[in-house]
Amino acid sequence: MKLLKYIKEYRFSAIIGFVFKIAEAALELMVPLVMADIIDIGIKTNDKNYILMKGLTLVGLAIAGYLFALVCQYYASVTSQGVGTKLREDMYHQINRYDHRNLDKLSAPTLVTRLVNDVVQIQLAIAMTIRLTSRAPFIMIGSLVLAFFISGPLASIFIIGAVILAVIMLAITVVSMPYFNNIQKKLDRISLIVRENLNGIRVIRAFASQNKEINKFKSQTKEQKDIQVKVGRIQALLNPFTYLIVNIAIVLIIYFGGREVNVGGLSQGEIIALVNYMNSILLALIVFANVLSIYNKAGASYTRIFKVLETEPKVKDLGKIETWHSSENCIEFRNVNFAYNQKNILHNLSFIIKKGETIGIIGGTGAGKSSLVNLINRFYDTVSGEILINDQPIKEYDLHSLREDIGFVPQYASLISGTIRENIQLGNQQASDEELMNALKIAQGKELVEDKIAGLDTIIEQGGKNLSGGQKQRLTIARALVKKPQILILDDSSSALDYGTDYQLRQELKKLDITKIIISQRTSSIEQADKIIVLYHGEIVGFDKHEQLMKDCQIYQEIYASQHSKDGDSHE
Ligand SMILES: Nc1ncnc2c1ncn2[C@@H]1O[C@H](COP(=O)(O)OP(=O)(O)OP(=O)(O)O)[C@@H](O)[C@H]1O
Repeated sequence: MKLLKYIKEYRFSAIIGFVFKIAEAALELMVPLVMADIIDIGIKTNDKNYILMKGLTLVGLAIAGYLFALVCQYYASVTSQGVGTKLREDMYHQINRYDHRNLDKLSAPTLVTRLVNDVVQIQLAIAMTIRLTSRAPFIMIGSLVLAFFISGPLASIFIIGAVILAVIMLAITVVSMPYFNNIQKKLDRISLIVRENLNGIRVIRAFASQNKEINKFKSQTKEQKDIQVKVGRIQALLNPFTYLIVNIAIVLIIYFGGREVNVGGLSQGEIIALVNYMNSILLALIVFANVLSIYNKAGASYTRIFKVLETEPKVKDLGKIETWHSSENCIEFRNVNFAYNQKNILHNLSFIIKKGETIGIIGGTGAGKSSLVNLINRFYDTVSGEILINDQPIKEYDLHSLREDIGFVPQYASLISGTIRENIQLGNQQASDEELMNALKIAQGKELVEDKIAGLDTIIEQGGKNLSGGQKQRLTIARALVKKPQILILDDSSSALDYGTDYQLRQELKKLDITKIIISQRTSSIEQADKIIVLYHGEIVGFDKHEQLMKDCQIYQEIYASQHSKDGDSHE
């Protein structure tokens, strides 16, 4: 079992917990014997001292049992929490290795549920195994053995009862198992809905669709509740069945035991001890039944957790090239094809971007612009063909150093909660204030800091919600620039800037002696580029300067015409 690797690290605490639990159970098994002595000797002979002494023994057993239980509880927590923490660390580490294809499959909501909820189920199962599962079989077997010592024929009633109970428990477990898997899946779905709703709460309000969303949420939670109720009903059968069978067994013990007492085969104390052992078996079985339902849930969680741990990124880090040696050809695409889920998106792309050039990429929505630049960072790998950077295949680059030298500004500006400084320093932890301000100046975001009393320490709320779309974009551009990358990729990342600011940004970027790729929906943003790639349904239909494209690329002409009025207003 894969979990053993994790438990091994905490084997000492697990063993200590286990041993103390068994010791506590052993003390518990002695209680009926002491009780039998009190009845058969103390009460029979009216020996008050004997009764007092045995009474004190019972108190001693209870105190020792309590202390043992405390030690067990402590080490059970150390083990379960430790294993849970290690599992979470490994999952988190693995998720950070995921490429975008993995993230498309295992999306954020399911990862969050697995990381939080599923790990809790495993922790619970481990703690219960140490605290309860070790005790239950020990108590059951111990009670059976001691019952045999008292009376072999009566003890056989125990065995028949235990076998019937075991069959019932097994049947209930098998029936309820599939439901637990379903419950976790429903939880994923609910968490996805909540996440989508909270992220888009403003849009939902703007379109007055709260009621529709509330109903969607209600229907999902109702489905989850219905499964919970179903499985709850099945599991609820367990306790009445257990009590019924154990009580029938007790009636039989008293009936046949009573006859034995009458003929002098057994004492009254021994009968009471037998009933007590039967009760101990009952309690142990109830605990066992509850633990079984925890195991059922943990089984489903186990599969989901190891799915996260065993999902391997397809983008492999060969890590051969760690330092960049710039060459004339900065980026080269050779017959590149790319697909999402077998659906071809980019078709046979071939082009060369020279060192220091500024390349614009334009095309309709869904043409494949973002997909193209995502290949340069190796967020995804090509299906066929090859991409080279500085004449070396990108697959040979160490992933970290490849991404270190590429400043990437994604289409959707995403910021973390913290200060402006922390956000920009994500690009370069060592960047000085002067470097941060310089990056902000180029990104047209200097006033974002200068206008604020706290300056670079101005707080950015979660997701940058206290900033406008344009302000967020400027910060993400500064974050990419502070890396001092050799290649800068802007994926439609000035779309929220007004034309004036966009123009100023381009003027500043022009001064940088690095290779730049600028995706934009606006021709005005890329007109000045050294070359422009025109993408149409994943194919390159033009790769030239603006002036040339205006002459011989029909798609480009159409895009240009759609953005410029007849009197030649170019918004600049
Ligand atoms: N993660 C993904 N999984 C599956 N399909 C995707 C994924 N990302 C994009 N696509 C699909 O690939 C195609 C190209 O998308 P891409 O985002 O590259 O286009 P784009 O030109 O950048 O569009 P836009 O200008 O709207 O940002 C689209 O049809 C899109 O639906």
